[in-house]
Amino acid sequence: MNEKILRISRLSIIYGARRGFVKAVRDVSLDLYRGECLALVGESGSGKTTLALSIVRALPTNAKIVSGNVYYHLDNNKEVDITKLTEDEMRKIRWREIAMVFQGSMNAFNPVLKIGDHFIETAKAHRFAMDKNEIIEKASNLLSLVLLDAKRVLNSYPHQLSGGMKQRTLIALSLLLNPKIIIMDEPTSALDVVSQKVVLNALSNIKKELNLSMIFITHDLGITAEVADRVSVMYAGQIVEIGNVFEMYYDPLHPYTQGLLKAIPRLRGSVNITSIPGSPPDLINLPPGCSFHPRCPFAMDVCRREEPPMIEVDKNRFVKCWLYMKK
Ligand SMILES: Nc1ncnc2c1ncn2[C@@H]1O[C@H](COP(=O)(O)OP(=O)(O)OP(=O)(O)O)[C@@H](O)[C@H]1O
Repeated sequence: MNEKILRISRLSIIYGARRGFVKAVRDVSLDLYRGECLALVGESGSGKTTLALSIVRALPTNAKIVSGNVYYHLDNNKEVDITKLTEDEMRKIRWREIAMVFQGSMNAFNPVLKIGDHFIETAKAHRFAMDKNEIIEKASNLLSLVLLDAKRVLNSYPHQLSGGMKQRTLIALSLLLNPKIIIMDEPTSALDVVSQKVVLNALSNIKKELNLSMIFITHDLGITAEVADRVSVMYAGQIVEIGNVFEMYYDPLHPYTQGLLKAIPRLRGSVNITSIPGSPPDLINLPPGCSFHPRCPFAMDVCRREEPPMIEVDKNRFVKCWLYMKK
């Protein structure tokens, strides 16, 4: 799992707003390897969706990439910088190379079209060279892969499916054009616990069968343990910690990650659910130093003054926190 398929390098994105510029993504560098599932975790407003939208170049019109690059590694060993592609060139990447299941898109199904027609329309819209029968056969395979009764679902209207079934159908639909990367923004957040579990099982299945690379966005660190290989934690537009899922779970380094873990409700044992006191900073007027210092139980003088660098504490283990700076 050493070949990089996506390389985000020092990316910064702002939104123009009435009060000023919202610094939604700040100097983010992040790699995605072939075949891995990377979870992007953080509270609401930490910049996860903005970062993901920049990868498929679907940012709102008031957003601006102020610096940095997003390199995508094509199969022919060439790298393209997504931030520099024309809209025509980008059309060949979106869906075919990188697909995204947007937050809340469960409600975007056309209510008068059966699910089978959604697959056919999607293939047509992207001029996918397959006839109707081939599309339906492919759709059936994908729907089975996400643990759905393909025949029944293809003949159903969207309103006949539960939330969890719709979410899995969307995931299957996003795979229709054989993308190499699939980005899922909060795919389980609107679902009950049982449906969440089935969606996670479906994702594990896809990962096993298709050897895709995945970016899984969630605010719930607990969920990542089920599917992710690596976890990157975002806070106030920055990545503050990256590591493999077990390290993050059993030995979180950043005080923010430690707080996120404490906020996970446990089924057994203590019912004392502690969350992180305070709230994330205003991304228009950021505090000096480390953005987390106003909420950090370990804040030192240096944290209030200077922003910490990203420190490599071990191989592939990074944390942006002064506590880990070797003297
Ligand atoms: N179109 C927009 N115009 C102005 N500000 C925006 C816009 N979209 C997002 N923002 C702001 O950018 C910041 C990052 O938002 P983003 O949606 O990327 O975070 P997130 O971590 O994905 O949160 P959530 O889980 O709630 O979607 C937030 O402060 C948000 O208010």
